[in-house]
Amino acid sequence: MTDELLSLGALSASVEEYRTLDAPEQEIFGDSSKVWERCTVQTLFSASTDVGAILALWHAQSGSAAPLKYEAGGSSAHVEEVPDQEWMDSVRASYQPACIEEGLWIVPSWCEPPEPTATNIILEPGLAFGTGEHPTTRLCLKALARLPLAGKRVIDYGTGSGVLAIAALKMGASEALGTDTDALAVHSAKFNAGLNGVAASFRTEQCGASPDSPEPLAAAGLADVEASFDVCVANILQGPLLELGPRLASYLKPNGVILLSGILVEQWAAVKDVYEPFFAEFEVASEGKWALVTGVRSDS
Ligand SMILES: C[S@@+](CC[C@H](N)C(=O)[O-])C[C@H]1O[C@@H](n2cnc3c(N)ncnc32)[C@H](O)[C@@H]1O
Repeated sequence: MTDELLSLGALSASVEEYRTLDAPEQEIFGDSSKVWERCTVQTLFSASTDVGAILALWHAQSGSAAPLKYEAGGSSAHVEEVPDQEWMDSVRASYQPACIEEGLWIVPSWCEPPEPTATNIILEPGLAFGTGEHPTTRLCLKALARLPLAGKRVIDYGTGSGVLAIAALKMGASEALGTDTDALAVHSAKFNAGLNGVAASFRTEQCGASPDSPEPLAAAGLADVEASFDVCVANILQGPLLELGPRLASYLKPNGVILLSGILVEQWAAVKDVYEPFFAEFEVASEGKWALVTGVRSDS
């Protein structure tokens, strides 16, 4: 969706969870195939843009690929003119440094790290999922912090902002590959890697145009992906995790560690069926209803 908006000339596009006071969280997170049952898309165009024409084009493009549902009230879009400075300020005010656990922080790029000697992951938030606000990101970061990462190769499947790969590199990993179906996420991950001084050891790759059928990384010309990673982290929801099990397993060395998240605790049983032929020693952690599963590659 953000790709479509950017191709229409948007200066920025972000997708956020839609919240209302009368919609409890559990109703919003009902469908395992989507991050959110409903979402708000916020996009910025230059003031000279013909917004009516853009909306018509976007509706036409989106109609076939990803049908959009609008609110019962019937209004499909709210358009507002915003001064540059006010928009920047309001985005910035909504992100603050976040302590994930002792010694591990996510810090927006315009803030001073509250604990300069900690592992500080500097992010330009808002471009892609992975600001540290979601429980699944925090679960993955805490799990990474418990692994012996020094000198390890890490693959971050569904990298979003790159937050997990960047954290792994700052915690000692020697090399990381971040992949995502979303071009904006890949751009954002690269940008954030630069902010953290880890760009030289962080490769990014867009893995297929369709989120439903991303091609294997080898098909994207990456020759060194099979059985070559020590750690694979994939925070990408139940649907893709069910589809990707054998492929994610193939990227890991024997005894490599997999971290799976993006699933609800109650969804683990179904996901386990797909991963059990390849992994053992499963451990499940949770925050609220979200789960993080750690497993160890059990065959070669
Ligand atoms: C929940 S976000 C996780 C972002 C970040 N890794 C984090 O933990 O905060 C999931 C990301 O996976 C990407 N994604 C979804 N399905 C995918 C698939 N089948 N293959 C690769 N990436 C996918 C999405 O575009 C999104 O950026």
